[in-house]
Amino acid sequence: MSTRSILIAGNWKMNMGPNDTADFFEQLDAESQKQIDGVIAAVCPPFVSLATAFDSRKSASAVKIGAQNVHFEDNGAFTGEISTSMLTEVGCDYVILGHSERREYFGEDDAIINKKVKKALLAGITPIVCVGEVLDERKQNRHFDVVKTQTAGSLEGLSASELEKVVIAYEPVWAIGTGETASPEQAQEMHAFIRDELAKLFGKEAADTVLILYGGSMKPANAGELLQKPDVDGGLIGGASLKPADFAKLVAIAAEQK
Ligand SMILES: O=C(CO)COP(=O)(O)O
Repeated sequence: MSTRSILIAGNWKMNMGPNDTADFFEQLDAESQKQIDGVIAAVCPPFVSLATAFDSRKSASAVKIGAQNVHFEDNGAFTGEISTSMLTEVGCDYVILGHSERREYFGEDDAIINKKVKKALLAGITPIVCVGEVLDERKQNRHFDVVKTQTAGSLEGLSASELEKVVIAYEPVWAIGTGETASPEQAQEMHAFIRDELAKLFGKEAADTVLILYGGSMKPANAGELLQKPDVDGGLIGGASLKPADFAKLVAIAAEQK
């Protein structure tokens, strides 16, 4: 068993306004919000719900809060964007970067994601950097090449000590929101590959500390077998993270692994 923590992070995507966010924390039992050794729980609401998330956490809640995106400039004429200093001002611990939905619908490429990663690190926010192939790329057996390019491109220019502050999420696009999950073996194979690539780029010591999450239709019914794999250090969870009971179950399943 590795000494790495397990991170259970909810990506709420464009769901959960302030009222739903307050209800989520109201319904999430205090037990699930307690600090569990070796397990980190986090949710990433939309920007407008971040303040409510901080206000609605139970006192002494260990649930961390993150954002789903950030801009790479400090401030200025970038209509509709949010800066890292704004995220630190509200208290964000994490920011999801390079999600496949941002790559596909908002034209984000590895160079843009790389700038955002560097900016988040400067601000002391942990970036959760997403990589993953689409179905055609897997069918053509190009999934390792695609993930290798995304990983190297998103993390270019980082030092080994900066890498240690990064979380990677492997999210095969064909498994996102489809109900089809990568098998534990497919996830482990890709996670081990990513860790090997990180070792080549940044050294084994740094690579061994990096949390590599799996994302794509993860839910209480399949989380246990995925989290048992040695290089699967947690999950980035969409749909199942919207329900307090399922989120609580995922955290409890993570706790069983420790
Ligand atoms: O995209 C995801 C998390 O970032 C996964 O979403 P689902 O868990 O809904 O498949």
